[in-house]
This record gives sequence, C-alpha cells and structure tokens, in this order.
Amino acid sequence: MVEVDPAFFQDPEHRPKLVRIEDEGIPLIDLSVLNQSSVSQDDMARLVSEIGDASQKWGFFQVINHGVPSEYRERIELVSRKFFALPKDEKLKVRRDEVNPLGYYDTEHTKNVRDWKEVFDFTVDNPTIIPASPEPDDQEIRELRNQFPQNPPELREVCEEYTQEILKLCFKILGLISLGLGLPKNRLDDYFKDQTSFLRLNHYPVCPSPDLVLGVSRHKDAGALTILAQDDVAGLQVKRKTDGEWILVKPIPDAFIVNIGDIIQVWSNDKYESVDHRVMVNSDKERFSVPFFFNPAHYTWVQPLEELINEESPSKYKAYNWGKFFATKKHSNFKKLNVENLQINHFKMKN
Ligand SMILES: O=C(O)CCC(=O)C(=O)O
Ligand SMILES: [Fe+2]
Repeated sequence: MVEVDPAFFQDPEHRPKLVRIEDEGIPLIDLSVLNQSSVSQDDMARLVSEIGDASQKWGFFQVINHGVPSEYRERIELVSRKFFALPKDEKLKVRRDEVNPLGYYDTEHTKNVRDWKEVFDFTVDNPTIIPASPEPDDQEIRELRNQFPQNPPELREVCEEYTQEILKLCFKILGLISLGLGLPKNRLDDYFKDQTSFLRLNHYPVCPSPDLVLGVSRHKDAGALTILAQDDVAGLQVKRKTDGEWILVKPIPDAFIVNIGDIIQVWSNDKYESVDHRVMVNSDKERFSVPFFFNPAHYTWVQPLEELINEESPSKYKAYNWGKFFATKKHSNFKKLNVENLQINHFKMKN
C-alpha cells in the first residue's frame, strides 16, 4: 500500500468516522416559481421563508429547478475530469505560486493540515483587484490574472460560460436572502459590482487512508455565498447545528448545494449562520466538485446591515475590510502556519 505523508493526518479528534450519518435534514428547495413569468405573492413569500428557515437552521440547502441548464454543468464536469487526468507536468504549467494565487494547486492547507485534493481556481473578473498585502496600513492594490491551461483547449470557454450561469443563480438567491431579512430584493447587489468571486474545480483522488485524512478539513466559507455542484460520489459533510454531528450531504442529480458564508452571517448580524463543513475521501472512488465562491468587491467594509441594527439588536461585529481579510486568507493557506487562521470571530464585539 502507498504510504500517506503524515502532513495529511488530522488530529485524532478531527478524524472522520467511517460510519456515515445521513439525514433528510438539509432542506431541498424548489426554485421553479422563479422561472414563471409572474409569481404570486404567496408563492414568493413561501420561497423566501423556506430559504430564510434553511439559512437559520442549517446554513446549507440544496436547490432544484434553479434555471441553470444542465448542459453547462455536464460540460464543466467533463472538462474538469479531462484536466485533472493530465500528467502532473502539464497541470504544473498553470501552477499557483507565492505571487499569483490563481491556477492549479495541490498543496492547500485548511486549518494547517494538508488537504487530500488538487484544485484549479480562476476569478470571474479578469483581472480581479485585491489589496497588495494583508497589512492594514498598506493602501496598495494589485491585479490578479487568470492562467488557463492550453489543455484541454475548451477549458476556458466551458468554465467562463458555466460561471455566467451560476452568477445569475447567485443574484436570485441573494435577492431571496435579502427579502428574508426584510430588505428590498436588490439591497445587497451593489456590493458585487467589482466582485472578487472565483470558481474552483476540485478533484479528490482515491486515498489509501480515508480514516486519517480529509479532502478539506473543517472550515467555514469566508465569502457571501457558495454554490456547489458535487458529482454522484458523496463526501461533503455539514456540522448539524443542533448537536454538532457531521451529516453527509446526499448527492442529488442536477441540484446545487448553497451555503451561507461568513459575510452573510455578519450582514445578518448572526441571524443566518456560516456553518462548518468538511470533505471525506474514499479508498475506492475519486470525487469531483465545483464550488463557486460569490464574493464582494475588495473595498467592501463588512458589518451588520444598518437596517437590522437598533437598541434591542445591537451590532455584534466591528467592520472589517473584505479585501484585507481575503488577502490574509489567500496568503495563509499557501503554507502551514503555526498560528490560528483569521476568522470572523476576531471581529466579534465583546459585550
Ligand atoms: O467538495 C466539496 O464538496 C466542498 C468543498 C468546500 O467546502 C470548499 O472548497 O470550500
Ligand atoms: Fe467550503
């Protein structure tokens, strides 16, 4: 058997149990009313409350009849398989490095343990503007540029087309979330004008020690929303809020998994929660997934929305700069560090 590098080993308390718990609990939400030419107020109110309840109870839900044509998804899943099947040398031609955090990468660390996966990242806006450094006083900015591989030749176009479709879905869900918070549907849209959103292709190879390692260690997504396509191999687990148990998210053909990220948790002043999740790997099956991280402009100051703050419900967070937060995260997951990673609870008010 192949020896697994101990850099991948989880501490005993974080190792996955190989007995997997399935739960019907992660809500499945049908978005078909949004595809109709006119929606009744009742139907809209029902949908808004379903999304609101799921965002409160789970921080996760799946959506069907979401309006993203299935061809786009089939094409990206196929091109992702083709890319990761290439020889390592070929993939390394578009390798991420200390300077450019976009491209191919197989050494990501989450919570300072190496993930059993390889990824390919690119941003929606090309270039994407972010701060030049995580230092709070450094005002300099820089441009991130995508590096697409020559092979497979269709990868760029397939990825860009898919992303445009997913963006439409992001704005639909953002609108529903906004309505659920009692705000106008387009209240949050402007934050995404100069977005720092990016798409990731994930490949979790077969692993000889699925009991010791994780594809991605437990973490919360730092952005606003994540929209994930997973293949038919289960692996994503969500930490159930009621008891902290890890629950497997069942693959449903053509459904997208949506989760609330840290930014919506802060905007909603903790009404909605960004929940811990992680990815298990298998000894006999590889797995592919495609998350889209919907992130605002780098200059966004993230803080509870002023409409939601009053004397009874005071702000629970100090404002933080998204670009600096993002730059710090991008910097720290490149290598193993001996300090805790930056988290939103570092901006929590001490009452
Ligand atoms: O592959 C998955 O199912 C989830 C991946 C994930 O949570 C992430 O990349 O942030
Ligand atoms: Fe995640």
